[in-house]
Amino acid sequence: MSALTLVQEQKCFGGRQVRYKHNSAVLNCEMQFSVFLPPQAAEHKVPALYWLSGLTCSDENFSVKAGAQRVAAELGIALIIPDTSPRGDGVADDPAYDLGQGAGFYVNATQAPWTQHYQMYDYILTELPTLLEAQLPLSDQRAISGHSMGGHGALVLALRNPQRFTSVSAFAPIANPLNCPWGQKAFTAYLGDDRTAWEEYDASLLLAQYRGDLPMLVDQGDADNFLAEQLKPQALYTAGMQVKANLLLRMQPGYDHSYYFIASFIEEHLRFHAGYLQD
Ligand SMILES: N[C@@H](CCC(=O)N[C@@H](CSC=O)C(=O)NCC(=O)O)C(=O)O
Repeated sequence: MSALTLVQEQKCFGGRQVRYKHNSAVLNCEMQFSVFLPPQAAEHKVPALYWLSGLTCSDENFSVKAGAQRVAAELGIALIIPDTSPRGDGVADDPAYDLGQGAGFYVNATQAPWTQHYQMYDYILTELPTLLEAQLPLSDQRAISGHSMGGHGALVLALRNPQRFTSVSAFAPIANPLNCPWGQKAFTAYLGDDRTAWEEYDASLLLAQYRGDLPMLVDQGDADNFLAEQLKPQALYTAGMQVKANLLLRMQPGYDHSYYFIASFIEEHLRFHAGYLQD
């Protein structure tokens, strides 16, 4: 198991906002991530909310813009904020913002030149929790959330592994990537032309097959520029209705795709997850 190297630390709402780097065996490169440890973590192990960010983001966007730390400190929940792809000079990339570094889509790539590093599904599901629960004061209670590409990642990871997460939420997720330009471009590159391989990573298709009661909360702004072409929450809603899923999908009037939207509702998402996470 790789060691965590401290990069940066600030005191925040009585807790610690910390940035670490480590060598990822799964991603085959050095990675950075951020963690907020609430004040309670100085006394005992605390549950964690994994936050998956969207296209172009690193671990910094959510840490700096969402304003999640105050309520996480009150609730005694750690925030785990990974990067959105493998990184580095030796890591395959693409000049476009929606492929390559900053755009890992939380899948395990099967196609060259991406296979060697782009294994974000396994990194988030297994490597990072194993590492963090061994080296930080974290319990094995986990919830997951994310935005846009990260909302897609959170829903897919939770629906495929409901035993690993107590609850899932998302802000403006890419809800049906098989049927939108962002998803089709990324999945063609990372997974190849066979669309059956894509189905494992489509939240709407996965929800249509899901028969459990995992608590799910999704917020979507109706003034989001990406809503009609890229996000397609209707597909998720229809699937949820078909299987009577434990899904609350809220359209939020006037909100766009930005971190101002996330900052407006992150407190409600944290309190939602706190209702399922045990100390
Ligand atoms: N063309 C834009 C697109 C990038 C963008 O909007 N990224 C969003 C996530 S979109 C879906 O995954 C984001 O979170 N941006 C970071 C932020 O801090 O707002 C561009 O290149 O900027």
